[in-house]
Amino acid sequence: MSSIKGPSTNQYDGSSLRIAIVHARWNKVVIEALVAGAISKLKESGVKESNIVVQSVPGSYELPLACSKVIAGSQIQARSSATDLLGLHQPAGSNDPSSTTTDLPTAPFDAVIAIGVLIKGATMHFEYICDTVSHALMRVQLDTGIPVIFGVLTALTDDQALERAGIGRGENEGHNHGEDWGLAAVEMATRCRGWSAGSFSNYNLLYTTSITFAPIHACNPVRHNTRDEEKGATIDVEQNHVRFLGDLILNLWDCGGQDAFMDSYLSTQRSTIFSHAGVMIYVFDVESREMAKDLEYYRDCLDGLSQFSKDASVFLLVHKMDLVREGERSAVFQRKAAELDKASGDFPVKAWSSIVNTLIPNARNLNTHLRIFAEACSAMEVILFERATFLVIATSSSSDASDSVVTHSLDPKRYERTSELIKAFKQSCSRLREEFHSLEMELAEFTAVLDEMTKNTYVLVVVHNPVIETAAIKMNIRMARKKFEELQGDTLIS
Ligand SMILES: Nc1c(NC[C@H](O)[C@H](O)[C@H](O)CO)[nH]c(=O)[nH]c1=O
Ligand SMILES: CC(=O)[C@@H](O)COP(=O)(O)O
Repeated sequence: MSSIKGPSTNQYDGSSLRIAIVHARWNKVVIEALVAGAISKLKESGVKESNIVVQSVPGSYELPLACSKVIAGSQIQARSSATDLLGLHQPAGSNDPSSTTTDLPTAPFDAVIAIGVLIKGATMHFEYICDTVSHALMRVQLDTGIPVIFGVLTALTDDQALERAGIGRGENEGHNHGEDWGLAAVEMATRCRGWSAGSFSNYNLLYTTSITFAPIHACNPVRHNTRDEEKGATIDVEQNHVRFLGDLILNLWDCGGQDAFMDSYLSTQRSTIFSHAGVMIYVFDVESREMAKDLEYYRDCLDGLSQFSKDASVFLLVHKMDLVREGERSAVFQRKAAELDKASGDFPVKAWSSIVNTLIPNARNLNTHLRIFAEACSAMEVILFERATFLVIATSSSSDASDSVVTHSLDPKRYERTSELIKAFKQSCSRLREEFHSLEMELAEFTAVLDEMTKNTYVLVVVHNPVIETAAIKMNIRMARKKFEELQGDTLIS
């Protein structure tokens, strides 16, 4: 009689995941089959070979500590080489540690599969290890918040173990449980990302990041491979991603500007691109001479969203505005905005400035608390930056209660400029192989301190009062950290 046992599997896209396998070396033949089974399913789910890291330990008893260290190590590694948006311009595979590639060479692990084979012997050894290891592995995943897949066989006989690795000696070869663990890892990694970002959508099929953006560069021709073209390949898409606030993933697809690429991309890749999208940022070139075609692609993308992600927000970015003569910019922009508004139909198109609020549900709350913090520090202004990208996520002068009298006289473009300056400085540090931690500036007009606020943010405090010491500002930041970790905890950090 066939068995009803076993998981029902959903399909998830593992292409943006980094996964570790930690295995024991006891009972080698069985271990090897299980590890191979897990790897095969990880790859089938789209996890790239370079994002599968395999480590071994002597026996199963060593698994929990090894998993815990591997998780922590990858998080430290990721933090010290945090990539930024500027890194997107680095060629994929560049050795520059600041480059962002889809291979996630230093991303933290999204899941760990612990594989061991315990076979009952003559003593109580087996019982103790089974019990301890299963409890400890559970503790590692609960303590770290990273899924640890329980790939430890606890078999009473050799045959039981062999059958569970799909290499049974009798009539029944059995089923390789390593395959199930590979799939479980991809599913749990994906779902945990989503849950951490407050996304509880019903993932029955496919695609998977917590928040997926799809900026389609309709009018941005990118290089394409002539040989592939000759062979009739129709897709030339550069995919990249950026981590934002730890758990949010910004997926970037830079599509070929040529119609053939675009057409094929919007048909064959449709469900992959538009499923589970939280936000679509569509980039229009203000200089484009083919507005009719651009709008056609844009409408096609809106259709894709209606089909696969009805609740997604759409943001439009009109770029290359700096190429328009200064006196004409406002009129050109208004014209473009009206055109795009018309093309957007029922989709509510939001202003760029509200992207942050869409991504970070408690951004408003952060603004309010930054305001309180600014008052406590007697600061002219306090700005909260996302750690990896240095994008501004909250400021003390952007709460609902209109800008304060003092700050509204400041340059409205200061956030953008500050962000660019810090990114440039951080890049210089990385070129010099120096880690960037904090920054202090003491000038005649003001003192500015940039320091870590939470594990995903940096804060900049600008004080005009010369009596206030830099050390006092730093102490205030230290004291505020716990509160800001709490404020972000609900939505930003797993
Ligand atoms: N008996 C099995 C072991 N025993 C070794 C322990 O796991 C451990 O390595 C040792 O006690 C040193 O700390 N390991 C297995 O993986 N499977 C067994 O059946
Ligand atoms: C160190 C061991 O693994 C050993 O003492 C276990 O013995 P058994 O598997 O016969 O209980």
